Amino acid sequence: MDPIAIEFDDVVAGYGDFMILNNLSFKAKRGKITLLLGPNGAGKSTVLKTLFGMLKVRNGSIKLDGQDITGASAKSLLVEHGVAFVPQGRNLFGQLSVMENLELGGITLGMKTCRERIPEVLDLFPRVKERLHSAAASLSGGEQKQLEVGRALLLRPKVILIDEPSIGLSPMVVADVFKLLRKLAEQGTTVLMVEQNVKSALKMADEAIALESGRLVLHKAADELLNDPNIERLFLGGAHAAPAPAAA
Ligand SMILES: Nc1ncnc2c1ncn2[C@@H]1O[C@H](COP(=O)(O)OP(=O)(O)OP(=O)(O)O)[C@@H](O)[C@H]1O
Repeated sequence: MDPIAIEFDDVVAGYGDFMILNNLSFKAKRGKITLLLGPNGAGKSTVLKTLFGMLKVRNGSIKLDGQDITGASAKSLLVEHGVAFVPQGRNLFGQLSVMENLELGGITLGMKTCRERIPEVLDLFPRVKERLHSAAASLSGGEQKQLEVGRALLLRPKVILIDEPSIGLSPMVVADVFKLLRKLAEQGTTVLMVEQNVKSALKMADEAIALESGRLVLHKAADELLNDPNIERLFLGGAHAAPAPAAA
């Protein structure tokens, strides 16, 4: 079987008349964690939104497991193609309980299957499990992010698109979320992730893709990039910082 799960070929997409992805081409392997890097505004989140059918593809194509999914709706991607999207920020129904949020996440499965799967998801997140009947908004930031990931996992997705899961989380919770993504990848799930926490993310990812102005500028093995002496300059603020003043 071809190891490529996701393929962008010459993709152009954006908002209104303003194109953000400019003939972007890349491939992400099945069962691997691919990290999307690049400066603010490079188009990383836009890649996830375009793949998930939230933005119109103006040119080029997107394939999933070799099948053309260009123009497919978010609903069809979720239900028919097994793609789950965990966007940036908080995306729960805060006033509803943890259980109700899970039930809503699994609504397309039918209540019976959904209820059968909820315990297996909760086993991954013991802290969330203890708060099953509390309002989602009363959970800590980390627990809420775990619940969002859990809600996505109910559908047993083939592909998870995850946008900056570490925002607002303590290093320990970030480590837990990363460990979980690693475990999912080892079980065959393809993970495409945007993450600003570059060094920790590279330690757990398999491959790294970097964008600049919606174009691919680098595609490397994550460990190779982690050991690249230019990483500080490229991805940790140096490349876009103002140049040092010339010596007098
Ligand atoms: N809904 C929108 N309408 C118009 N422009 C948008 C919208 N969302 C994002 N943009 C613009 O598209 C560009 C790329 O945004 P995107 O969120 O993909 O970047 P990013 O690489 O994920 O950045 P960051 O690291 O800051 O999250 C930015 O210039 C942004 O202002």
